[in-house]
Amino acid sequence: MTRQGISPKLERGGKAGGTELKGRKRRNSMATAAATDVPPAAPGSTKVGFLGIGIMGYAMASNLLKAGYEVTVWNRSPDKCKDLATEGAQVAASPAEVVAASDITLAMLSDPEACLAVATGSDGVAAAMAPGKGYVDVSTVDAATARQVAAAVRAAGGLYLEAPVSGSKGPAQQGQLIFLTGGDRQLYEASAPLLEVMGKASFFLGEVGAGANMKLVVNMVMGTMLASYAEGLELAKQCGLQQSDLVDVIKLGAIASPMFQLKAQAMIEGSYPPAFPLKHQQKDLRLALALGDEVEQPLPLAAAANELYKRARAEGYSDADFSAVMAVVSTD
Ligand SMILES: NC(=O)C1=CN([C@@H]2O[C@H](COP(=O)(O)OP(=O)(O)OC[C@H]3O[C@@H](n4cnc5c(N)ncnc54)[C@H](OP(=O)(O)O)[C@@H]3O)[C@@H](O)[C@H]2O)C=CC1
Ligand SMILES: O=CCCC(=O)O
Repeated sequence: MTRQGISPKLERGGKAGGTELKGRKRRNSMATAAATDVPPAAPGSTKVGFLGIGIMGYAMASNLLKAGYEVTVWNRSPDKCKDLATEGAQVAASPAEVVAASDITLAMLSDPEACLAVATGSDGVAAAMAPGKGYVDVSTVDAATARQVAAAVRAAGGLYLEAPVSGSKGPAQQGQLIFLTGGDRQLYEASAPLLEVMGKASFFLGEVGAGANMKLVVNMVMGTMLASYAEGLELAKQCGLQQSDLVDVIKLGAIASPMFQLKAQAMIEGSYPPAFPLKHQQKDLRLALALGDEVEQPLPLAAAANELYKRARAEGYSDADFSAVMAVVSTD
């Protein structure tokens, strides 16, 4: 995995570049390990847990199995674990059972409420957490939630890493995600081999909350730009232009974006099979707007985009792909 976008600021702030990470691993192997340290992940020795087998969790856990890791999974709706069981996963009855069976447990859950329930509920993560174990939460949540989960894990003696991802269903299937991490550096280093299986880049951004904030900023930009693209497609149509011509013009110019290319056909055809569910995009805009309030940053464009996604939810597009924002700007 390459580690991209290493600015001097990020390096100073603790960004783990490829060579820096290797050097650090060498230094760690010479130092005496602390009792709380999580051993570096390796297939054949590390037992991995995975909580939340939705669109993203399924693809990520499947890649860990393919890489030779022993993986124990749990999902609130147990049926979704069946395919992974066929691929070789063990299926547990609760998050606590997964953590008890695992050295490092990852979670890919829908929202702050789900993450708190799974981490702190009865039979939750904290109930089985112990020194020498780690919890890597890759869900998209706000910084306050990440800090609450971190506190519960650390109080039980475990290490915590937030690691929300940039990249959707396709990159998850292809092992091409980008991890935006913060928290316990030792766990970041120990889990680097797992992140390398699932992703193409990772950023260590500092304290818990930095990863959550980075992810919310990225998704705020993404949600706003797709809403703007939808308005452009609709305006083109209403003034008699071919929408496919607009797609081609944008593709060749300075505002070209892989996301526009990826979503154009669905938006023109009005069919939105879910890769990134619209309800999650709206959740991310809601959390980004709350972050804006917290730091007193006006976000008028994101606020307007959020209203479109809220309307799309109200009109029944929650579980459709977020490109279904097109449906509520369309005047037909
Ligand atoms: N899809 C994407 O492109 C991307 C998504 N993300 C983020 O990843 C996370 C997961 O996304 P995705 O896989 O698409 O979503 P899904 O809706 O497919 O999966 C959500 C998962 O959360 C579980 N869940 C929801 N509520 C609870 C609860 N109260 N207790 C326990 N488990 C719960 C669901 O369980 P059940 O099956 O029982 O409902 C399911 O396993 C979200 O935070 C999303 O914002 C990040 C990057 C890309
Ligand atoms: O949170 C979802 C991100 C989707 C993407 O980065 O393509």
